[in-house]
Amino acid sequence: MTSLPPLRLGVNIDHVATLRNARGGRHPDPLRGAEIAVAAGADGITAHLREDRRHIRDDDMARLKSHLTVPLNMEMAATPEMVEIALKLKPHAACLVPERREERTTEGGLDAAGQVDELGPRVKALAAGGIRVSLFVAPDPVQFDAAVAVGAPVVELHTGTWCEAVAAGDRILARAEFERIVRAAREAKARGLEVHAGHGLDPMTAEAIAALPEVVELNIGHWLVAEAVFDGLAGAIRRMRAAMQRGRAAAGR
Ligand SMILES: CC(=O)[C@@H](O)[C@H](O)COP(=O)(O)O
Ligand SMILES: NCC(=O)COP(=O)(O)O
Repeated sequence: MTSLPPLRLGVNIDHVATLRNARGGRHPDPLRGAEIAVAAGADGITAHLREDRRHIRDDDMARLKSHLTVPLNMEMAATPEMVEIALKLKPHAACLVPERREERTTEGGLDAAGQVDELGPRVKALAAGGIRVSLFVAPDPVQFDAAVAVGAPVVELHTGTWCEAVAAGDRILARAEFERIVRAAREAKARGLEVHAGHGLDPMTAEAIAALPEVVELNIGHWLVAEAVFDGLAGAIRRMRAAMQRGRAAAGR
């Protein structure tokens, strides 16, 4: 039995804020969601301060930073405005993600390879502020080379295409995309990068990706908040943690 590194769960609470904003009030409070998530086993909290503030807002980030007892991972566009906000907030980590106003959710990975010159100084500024920088990228080694070039120590593999193929029942595409992720995790680790994964994960896909020994953190939000409508957030997180543990155990055999 090989001992695998622990697999951390980062709970993304964006869509607690989506529900709150639906009526313009204060309920449900993303901070309360984060506290429940931590009590249920979340190793960290992820929150995406989008440029359009469609869900998480600046005040949410400030309250999370001042109250959380676990690391806060701020997802953000790689813009000067967001870098300035992050340097004032000082989250444990910042994950640089692509943003398009008209998108319903993140649609692809950050094209780090296409913007190394712009990204480099921004990654350096965040790191100088003591913030661990990750790049949310497609499972593509070209992006990992760019991560190394700009000095980002972590990549988060975008699992959305694979998860969408699984949900659509497209077995051929799902298999091809999962094999791409398997190869990518090895390639990223071989470059000395810490490997995370996220987007669209549910217990079944989380169990599968937990079996990849190179992956040390999963960031999961939408499924957890959606399931919380029926089963409560703590129950959803316990189910997710159990799935992750099953996947890790299978890999260790
Ligand atoms: C980067 C990523 O996959 C998500 O964490 C991101 O937050 C998705 O955007 P929404 O949360 O707005 O759907
Ligand atoms: N970076 C992925 C994340 O934080 C959550 O993505 P999702 O589970 O809401 O799709």
